[in-house]
Amino acid sequence: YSKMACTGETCSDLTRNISYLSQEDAAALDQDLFNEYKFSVDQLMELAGLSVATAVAKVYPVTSCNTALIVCGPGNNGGDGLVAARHLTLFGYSVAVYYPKRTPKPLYDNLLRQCEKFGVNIMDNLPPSNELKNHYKLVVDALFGFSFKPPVRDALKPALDALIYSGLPVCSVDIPSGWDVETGPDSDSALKPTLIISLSAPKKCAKPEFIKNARHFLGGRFLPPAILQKYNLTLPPYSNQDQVVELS
Ligand SMILES: NC(=O)C1=CN([C@@H]2O[C@H](COP(=O)(O)OP(=O)(O)OC[C@H]3O[C@@H](n4cnc5c(N)ncnc54)[C@H](O)[C@@H]3O)[C@@H](O)[C@H]2O)[C@@H](O)CC1
Ligand SMILES: [K+]
Repeated sequence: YSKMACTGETCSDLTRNISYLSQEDAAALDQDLFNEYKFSVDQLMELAGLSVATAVAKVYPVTSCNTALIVCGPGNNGGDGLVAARHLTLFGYSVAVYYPKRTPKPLYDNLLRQCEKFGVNIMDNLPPSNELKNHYKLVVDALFGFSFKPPVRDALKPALDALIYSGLPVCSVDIPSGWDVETGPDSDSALKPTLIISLSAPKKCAKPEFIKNARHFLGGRFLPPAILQKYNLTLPPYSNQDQVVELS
C-alpha cells in the first residue's frame, strides 16, 4: 500500500517516488511552459501525442491489435489524440477518429487535415457502442484532459458513453475522461481505462488507489529541470531516448 506525503498542492507517493499534480498546478505548469519557456502548443502537443502512440504500441502491439478508434474532445487533449492518430498510422495501425465537437482553430484544423492526408478515417458518426468491438481492437480516449470539470455536459455524453460501453481496451490520454482530475471516478459506471498515459506529470486522479487495474505510463518528455523544482515534482527518469516510462 502506498504512503503519501503532501506539501502544498503536490503529493508524492513515497513508495514509488512519484508526485501527483493538482488541477490548478497542472494548468499553471502548462502556462509556465508557454509563457516563460516560450514553447508553442504545437511543439508540446506533438511530443505528447507521440508519447501516447508509443505507449499504446508498447501495450497493444500492432501485430495483435492493428485497428484503433480515437475519440477526440474539443480541447488540447483532443489535439493530442489527433497527433497520436497520425503517429499510430505511421506505426502501421489502421486508425479512425471520432471528433464530434471541433474547436475552429488553425491548430486543430491542421492536425485534422494531416490525419486525412495520412489515411485516417474521420468519422461523422459512431456505430452503436456494442458494435465497436466488431470494427476496432482498442480505443484511445482523448476526450477530456486536466481542464475537465464534471459532470460531463449533454453534447459530449454520447462520446463518453461510447468509451465506457465499448467493451474494448481503453487508453486514456492524460486523465480518464469523465473523472474528476483530483478525486478520480465518481461511480462504478465511470470509465475504466486499461492504460493511462500521464503527460508531463501524473495528476492526482492517477494515484494507484484509483487506477488499480490499468497500466500507467508517463510521457511528454519536455519538462525543463527548473519546473520540476518549482512544482516540487519527483518523477522517474526516462531511459535513453525513450518517450515514455512505465510507472508501476
Ligand atoms: N502541459 C502539458 O502537460 C500539456 C498538455 N497537453 C494536453 O492538454 C490537455 C489540457 O488541455 P485543455 O486545457 O485544452 O483542456 P481539455 O482538453 O482538458 O478540455 C477542455 C475542453 O473540454 C471542455 N469541457 C470541460 N469540462 C467539460 C464538461 N463537464 N462537459 C463537456 N465539456 C467540457 C471545455 O469546454 C474545453 O473545450 C492535457 O490534459 C493534455 O492532454 C498537451 O497538448 C501539451 C502539453
Ligand atoms: K482523456
